[in-house]
Amino acid sequence: MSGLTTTGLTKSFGGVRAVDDASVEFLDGRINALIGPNGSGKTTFFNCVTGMIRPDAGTARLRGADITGLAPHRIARAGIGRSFQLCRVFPRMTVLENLLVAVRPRSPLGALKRSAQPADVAKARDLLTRVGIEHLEHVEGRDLSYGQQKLLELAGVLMADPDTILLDEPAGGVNPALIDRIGALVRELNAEGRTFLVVEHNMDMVMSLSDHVVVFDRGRPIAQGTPAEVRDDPRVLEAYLGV
Ligand SMILES: Nc1ncnc2c1ncn2[C@@H]1O[C@H](COP(=O)(O)OP(=O)(O)OP(=O)(O)O)[C@@H](O)[C@H]1O
Repeated sequence: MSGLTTTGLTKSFGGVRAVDDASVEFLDGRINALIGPNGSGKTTFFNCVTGMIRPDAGTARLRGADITGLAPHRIARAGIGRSFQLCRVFPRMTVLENLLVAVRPRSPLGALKRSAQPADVAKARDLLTRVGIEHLEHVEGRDLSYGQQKLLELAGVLMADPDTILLDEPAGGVNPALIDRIGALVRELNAEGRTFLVVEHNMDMVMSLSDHVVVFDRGRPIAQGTPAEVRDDPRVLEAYLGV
């Protein structure tokens, strides 16, 4: 079954067509990957389907429901959560506060501390345990390693209980042991029924983790299929190697 689909999605910046008439299908309940050379439009595509930027043309649908051009919080309410290429962790908030702010993004910190719901605090602690950083609950964001920030960001995404999770370069800048841990978490969460869409340059991770791969080149999907199908596709080699 298709989960997130786009038809003719297009977004230009000045003369650059960052996403160019992209019609793609990501499978519901599966781990999908979106790959492509630098500058091929992957992040812009993400930004279009999560409402961070409005596409110039085309539509995005989540299990058939049109989500094109909705504000980010409405897309989040429809069930899509996302992480960012460069982590979004508040440096002067503790790990726990970072998670509480994820559920009430508009509350000032003072109000947040006074009004934190016990259920939210319990959920935040469960998620910290789940991603393996429960011992860092009181540590400020700025004192975390980059890998720990990535785990915190993933816990933050999970606070909203999204059924579809978009991860932008989860392995980027992360050590190999942690890459394995993030991969295992993605698998576990997927086994519980969550759909993933992962933008990633680490091909080992993409090939071992994903069920379905979409390849972008210059803003357009040039191949879609299983990891093996995509790996053997001459258009993909050409895009990456310029041969
Ligand atoms: N806000 C912007 N203003 C102008 N040009 C932009 C903007 N965002 C992206 N671009 C351009 O759009 C194209 C696609 O960029 P995008 O970041 O979406 O690619 P990407 O595949 O995510 O790249 P990478 O793998 O390097 O993260 C590039 O040519 C980029 O320079």
